[in-house]
Amino acid sequence: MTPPKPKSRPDRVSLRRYVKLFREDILSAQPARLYRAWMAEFRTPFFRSYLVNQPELVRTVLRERPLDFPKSSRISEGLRPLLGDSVFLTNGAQWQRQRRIIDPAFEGGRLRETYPAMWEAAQAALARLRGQAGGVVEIEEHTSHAAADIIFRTLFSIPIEDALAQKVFHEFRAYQRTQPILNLAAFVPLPRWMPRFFRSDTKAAAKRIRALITELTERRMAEIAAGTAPDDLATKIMTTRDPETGETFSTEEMVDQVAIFFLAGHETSASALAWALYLVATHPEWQARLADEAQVLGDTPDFGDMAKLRLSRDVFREALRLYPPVPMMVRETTCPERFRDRDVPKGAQIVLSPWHQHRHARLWDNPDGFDPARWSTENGRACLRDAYMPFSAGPRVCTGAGFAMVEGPLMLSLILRDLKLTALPDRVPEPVAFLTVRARDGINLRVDPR
Ligand code: HEM
Repeated sequence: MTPPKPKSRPDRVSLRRYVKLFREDILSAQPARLYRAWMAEFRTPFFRSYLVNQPELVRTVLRERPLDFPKSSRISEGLRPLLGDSVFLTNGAQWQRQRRIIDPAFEGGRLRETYPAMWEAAQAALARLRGQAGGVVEIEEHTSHAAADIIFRTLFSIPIEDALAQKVFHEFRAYQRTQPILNLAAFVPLPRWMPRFFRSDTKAAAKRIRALITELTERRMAEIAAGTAPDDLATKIMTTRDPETGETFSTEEMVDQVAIFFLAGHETSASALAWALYLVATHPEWQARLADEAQVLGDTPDFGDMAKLRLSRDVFREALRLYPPVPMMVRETTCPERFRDRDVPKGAQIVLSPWHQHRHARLWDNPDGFDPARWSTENGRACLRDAYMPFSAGPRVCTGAGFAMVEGPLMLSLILRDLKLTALPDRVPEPVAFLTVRARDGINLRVDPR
């Protein structure tokens, strides 16, 4: 069974129709030729954008000259009310300083220390799912809950049942419901002076979330000062000094970072895990293999087990290929460029699309098929190196990539060890790009005890 793929639009459509399609869903607003093209130019009356699929060009933008291709201000604008000057939005020296302070918290050794908190959250998620066994379950709701719980426990040492954590979680959900329109507005090829579809409830939700996060951060600042703070990611980040200046983050700067950790760290992981669960539900042979492999997991957390969950990692990697939670990233040129013998003007938007690159017909064998065994083939290995970027690449690569590659395979294994998932033939999910790649009407699976 070929996993669901959104239908493409016809090659030529009017700008008016394009904007309408874009507002509905970024993925189906694109023509099918993007799955074969090395580069595509979109000319609009207001600006030009270039979707770049050729691995060498992607490498130039992300790895070789990232400072010449900063994050597009069109995207930042829409997210700033919530994320302020977070590392996700800043550029240049400010961004470099923020990464110097944040990166040590996500290094390999720290992941081992974070593992027991992930394990606890995974057990809680499993208990919630077990409670619904014997029926049909909307899986995305469960994976969102679980991923948020993991972030709260690893960052602030509180479970999602904590009253403040509950409030943040619910406000984020409200925010996300208003977000698709805002997010698409940032991509839509309209001039800057046109209204941005900002909804007043989006701004109000952002304000409420920031107030709650400020409370959490101030509380932690006080605990650090009193010497009573737990040794978690928040404490680590808030006490790390920039090796160049010796400064730590101010409370305001930390609030910006916490906002992006919640947003980037929970929506993305939730989306990836939900699609991974759907894929194994539709491929029972892989589900059985993962359930077998999961027998290595004991009753207590042992970070060493992660190295044994190879099949689970391959399946999760394949889910990230077929349904990259962040389907597209946008950069801006700061000087005129020449790409594939074409002049690209200063100020042009460069779209890097994990969605299209991961399914590129000229790069991948069986691009639309589900085949976790591909990672041990020659083509799979070459593509993993040159055409796979669910976490982006280069210096701006996702800070949480290692974290996500532990959390995802662990959750997948634990769930399949105890539960059996069955897809419903009449409820095939339709992928759409909201803030992340989600199923239009959720992912509904039958859950039974194994
Ligand atoms: C499956 C899970 C995840 C996926 C697919 C993912 C994907 C991405 C991608 C593609 C970017 C780059 C976006 C761009 O350049 O426009 C990014 C950036 C980022 N992610 Fe993740 N992410 C995941 C999980 C996490 C987690 C768990 C955290 C933190 C706990 C996190 C924190 C961040 C941060 C802080 C950035 C900004 C980095 C920068 O711009 O320097 N992500 N992520």
